[in-house]
Amino acid sequence: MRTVSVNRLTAAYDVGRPVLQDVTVTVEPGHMLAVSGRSGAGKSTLLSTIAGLLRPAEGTISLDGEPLGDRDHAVSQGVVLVPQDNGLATFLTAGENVEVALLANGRGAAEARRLTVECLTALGLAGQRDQLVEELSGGQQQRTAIARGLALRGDVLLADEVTSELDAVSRQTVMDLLRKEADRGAVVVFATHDPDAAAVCDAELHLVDGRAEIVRSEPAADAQGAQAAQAAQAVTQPTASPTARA
Ligand SMILES: Nc1ncnc2c1ncn2[C@@H]1O[C@H](COP(=O)(O)OP(=O)(O)OP(=O)(O)O)[C@@H](O)[C@H]1O
Repeated sequence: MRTVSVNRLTAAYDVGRPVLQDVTVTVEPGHMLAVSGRSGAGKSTLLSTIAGLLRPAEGTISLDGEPLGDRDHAVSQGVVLVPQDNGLATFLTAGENVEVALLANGRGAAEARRLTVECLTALGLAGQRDQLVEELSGGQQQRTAIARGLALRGDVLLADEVTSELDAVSRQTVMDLLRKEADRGAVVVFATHDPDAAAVCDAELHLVDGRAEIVRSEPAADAQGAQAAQAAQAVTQPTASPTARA
């Protein structure tokens, strides 16, 4: 499992109009980083850039010090994205969406089937496996996308607003599953508007108009976290370029 480092990242869709500016953050294996901020602050852009969908205008993104390239490279390095719009093929069933992703990822047919059942069941979707995605509710579609992301067992899971359409019980289930991913050793980066969901992550990067302004590091009660918070403060104050070591 590997460390994700975002170093002085500036990202833009149009030349000269940056959407993210000078963002620095490090997330270590086994840790969850919440990316918070108002609508339009740049949360999805940060996740998309880590995923390799958008190339940095300035700065770098690396895994254990090795620069990440385009999306194909990021996929080959185990960077999994659950996009905000879920990215499911609506003309396939829930099960097929998960299974096809696993087969494309190089899993054998039997293992792909086993993981599909396991992950859909974990999300409470065992009964929806053979249902077309276009026939699922918004929350069921969102959970199918999460099941697909979890099934891929990546080193890095980028989860973009994946609880926005869920009721409280399903939201808790998803947060527990994201924590299990981290416990497995993955880096989890979770974009959210929900302060309660952000609070259960190990650290929080808060974006305001594309700049990382507030950083919460490990809980202060945790000695290691307190040290990390101090270190983050030491780095952020002189440069105004926040660094969270999650
Ligand atoms: N494909 C795109 N082309 C041009 N501009 C874009 C594109 N996607 C996003 N933007 C712009 O980048 C800025 C940040 O958008 P982004 O989607 O990253 O915000 P967000 O924090 O994820 O918002 P939300 O919480 O509403 O999903 C916004 O001003 C948005 O209009």
